[in-house]
Amino acid sequence: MSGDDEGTGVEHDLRAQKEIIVRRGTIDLLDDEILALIRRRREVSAEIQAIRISAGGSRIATRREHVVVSRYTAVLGSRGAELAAVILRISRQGSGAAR
Ligand SMILES: O=C(O)C(=O)C[C@]1(C(=O)O)C=C[C@@H](O)C=C1
Repeated sequence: MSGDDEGTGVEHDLRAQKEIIVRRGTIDLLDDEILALIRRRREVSAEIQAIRISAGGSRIATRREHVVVSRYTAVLGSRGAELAAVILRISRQGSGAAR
């Protein structure tokens, strides 16, 4: 490229591809963090469930689940509710499942 030439379509395409690749690297790092957080959450959740079960309670705490879903919904709307439902399902599986 020279002067104020903005480049050919191919050059734009290459630049766009490079920018996408860099950002995909960032997304991969973010997904690594999200997955590590979900695993950690599942472990802590399993601890709570074990404590409750040994104290004679049940695995599920429905009112608490509503609080969790509400928090996700407040930030992300109805998709947040769906995400919370999936995360709760994963958390109920216990830390031994789906490693
Ligand atoms: O907070 C609790 O009491 C939990 O057991 C944790 C948790 C959760 O993963 O958020 C899991 C199961 C319950 O039904 C409610 C919430």
